[in-house]
Amino acid sequence: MHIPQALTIAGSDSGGGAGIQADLKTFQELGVYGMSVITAITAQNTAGVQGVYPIELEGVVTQLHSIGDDLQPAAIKTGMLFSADIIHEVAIAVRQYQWNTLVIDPVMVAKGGSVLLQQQAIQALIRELLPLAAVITPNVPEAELLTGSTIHTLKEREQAARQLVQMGARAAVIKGGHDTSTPQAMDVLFDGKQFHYVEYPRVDTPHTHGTGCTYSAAMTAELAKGNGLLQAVQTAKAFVHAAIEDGLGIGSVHGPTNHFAYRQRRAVR
Ligand SMILES: Nc1ncnc2c1ncn2[C@@H]1O[C@H](COP(=O)(O)OP(=O)(O)O)[C@@H](O)[C@H]1O
Ligand SMILES: Cc1ncc(COP(=O)(O)OP(=O)(O)O)c(N)n1
Repeated sequence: MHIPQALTIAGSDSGGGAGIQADLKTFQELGVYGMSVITAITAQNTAGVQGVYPIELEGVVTQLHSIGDDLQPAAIKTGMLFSADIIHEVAIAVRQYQWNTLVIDPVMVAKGGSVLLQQQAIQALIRELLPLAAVITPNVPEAELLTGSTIHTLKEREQAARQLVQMGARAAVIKGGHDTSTPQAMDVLFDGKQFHYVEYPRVDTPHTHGTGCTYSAAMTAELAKGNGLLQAVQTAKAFVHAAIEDGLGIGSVHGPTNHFAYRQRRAVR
């Protein structure tokens, strides 16, 4: 039996809603064997981030080699990378092990405002990692920082997606979670040739901690199974929408999404 395998290179969220924890739960829910390289430990809960503790560079490099020398993830995602040094080492490993199906979630700032990527690392992300991406999945503020443009309209989101492809990514998804002016949470995918629009109704809830991680992890899992990009984005969107809609009500502030929801809904059909 062939077991699809995926790797996440990201930070740990002690609260379990985002980061490595969200990624591994999502992989498992979608029937994919998950592996991890941890870049940083965060002390975090539904109220915010209480501390950020990057892993020593040697520890990150050794984890990358432990995976690359033995295991064969069919798709890889990056989340919180924290520093230019870590980005540099991840880019080396991606090239060395030919991790060609690379999903970059350019995590920069947590919803509460805590910095998860140092300011000076943004250029390293653009220069070293973005050109290796099968797809990059910024939210609007992240897309603005990556492209240097302000984004208000749909046209500007399309332009930003196109620009990210011109900068070297093979495809880009600009997420619409932050645009509360519309009743639809619409994401724009530019696959290098054409635009696709993937949307579900916006859910009125404060419990959206980890949505970006969960979405990009679901995309990675679907790509690891051999699905095409559009199908992977569509399934990821359905997964994250179910996870938001069937929120767990855990914690006192911005709770995690429900990683069981997509599977449970399919089981009762
Ligand atoms: N309140 C919401 N209702 C429905 N979908 C949402 C909501 N918030 C975010 N999403 C969706 O969740 C996914 C992750 O987006 P987003 O929350 O913008 O990412 P990030 O966590 O990186 O800021 C996207 O598909 C987005 O459209
Ligand atoms: C360890 C860690 N990684 C990433 C994030 C950001 O997750 P995201 O999905 O963007 O959700 P919010 O932080 O915006 O709720 C994180 N918080 N922690």
